Amino acid sequence: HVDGYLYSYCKILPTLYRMVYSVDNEEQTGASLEFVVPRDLADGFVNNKRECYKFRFQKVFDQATKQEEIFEHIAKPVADSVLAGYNGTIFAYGQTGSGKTFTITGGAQRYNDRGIVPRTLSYLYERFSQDSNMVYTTNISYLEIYNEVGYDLLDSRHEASRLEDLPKVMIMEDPDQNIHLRNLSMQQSANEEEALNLLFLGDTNRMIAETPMNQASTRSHCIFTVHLCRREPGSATVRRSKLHLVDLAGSDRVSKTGLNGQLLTEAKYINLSLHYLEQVIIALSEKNRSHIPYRNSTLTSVLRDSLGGNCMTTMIATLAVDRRNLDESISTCRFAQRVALIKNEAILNEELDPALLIARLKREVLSLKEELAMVTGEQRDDQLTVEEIQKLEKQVKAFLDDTDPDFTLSLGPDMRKIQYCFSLLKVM
Ligand SMILES: Nc1ncnc2c1ncn2[C@@H]1O[C@H](COP(=O)(O)OP(=O)(O)OP(=O)(O)O)[C@@H](O)[C@H]1O
Repeated sequence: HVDGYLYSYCKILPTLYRMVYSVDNEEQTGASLEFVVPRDLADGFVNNKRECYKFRFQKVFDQATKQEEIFEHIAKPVADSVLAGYNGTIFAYGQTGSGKTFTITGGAQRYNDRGIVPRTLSYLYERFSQDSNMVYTTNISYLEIYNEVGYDLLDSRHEASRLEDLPKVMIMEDPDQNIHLRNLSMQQSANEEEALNLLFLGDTNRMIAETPMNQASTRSHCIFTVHLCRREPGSATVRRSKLHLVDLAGSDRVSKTGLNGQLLTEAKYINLSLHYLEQVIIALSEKNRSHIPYRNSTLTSVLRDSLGGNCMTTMIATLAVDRRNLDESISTCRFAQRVALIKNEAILNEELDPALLIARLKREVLSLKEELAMVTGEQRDDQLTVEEIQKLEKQVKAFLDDTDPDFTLSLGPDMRKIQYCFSLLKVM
């Protein structure tokens, strides 16, 4: 991300089927994944009579890759930059069943199968405890987008039995074109256990709300977000960063088998919002394009910063590379290549918090007052007392009445008294 470009990685689903690819992770410019299309499939399948398709990635994670490795390579560097105050996004893109949820959330069967979200949470809290010079606060939100409507997955008020039972999230845009998500709850989590409980609550809502009719897991996008706030005790500057961990809907196209001479890139997405996501990605990867159509869908509105904005963004292309899925795998790789052409500009999100600044100044005033009381030997309020005012009025009158030019008005080192006498003189 040093050069600002989005990173794209590739992860291949374990399978027992015969495979049609080769991986080279040793190339100087990163890694490559090559598909060799069998002759019997080439005709009318991937159409333009090519037999070899080669794609470049930062790294290709082959079938035997452990979840631990994925975390170390992909998520840890993003988590580190989020800790430093930059925004980060990791999104998984691939056809249905290619391992997106497994990669982002993990498998439920074994502890070692836990995915990027729980591992990242655990890593973040470990780092907080090692850094006692800073105060960290974390809030978590979990959004599901289905059919262009956002739902709050962290709703614990009532048991959801359908997706429609969850609170609907509205997208609002302020005059500075910042996106605000109304109705999306932000839950503070003080430790790893609380954060994992929120993940569990969200995943439970995600599962319960799914029916064979809506097939939500395949057709919806889920965005787990960690909102991090970091500040030094006593300082008024805060760094606020966001980490989006995104499990996208299945990228499957309308036609799975034989496109009969039709160009593969023309195959339509089943999921319309992925079509809009692709349009945004195409627009961003073209030089000199000024209008980027973020507003076309809820997904692209929510991820606007992650795509060509203030964010370090990483894509994981998940592939199920058996013969049957060759066309889907190739289109996933094509999408990843486009994503890798996008440049982001991540900036350090540091700001002065007015509330913290006021609190700090109040403390300063208090300690100065104490210091003054020690030096002058008297306690002072902001206002003069009635007795003090009466005494000053007498003093001023005596000063004016006295004809001796050497007579002085002696008030001591007290600005309040000096100011008050001046105002009396002005009135007179
Ligand atoms: N690396 C892996 N090792 C073992 N099993 C895996 C691996 N990756 C995925 N699986 C299994 O493959 C199946 C499909 O994976 P997963 O549900 O993650 O796919 P998906 O891309 O999220 O699908 P959908 O689009 O339908 O949500 C699951 O049963 C999952 O447990």
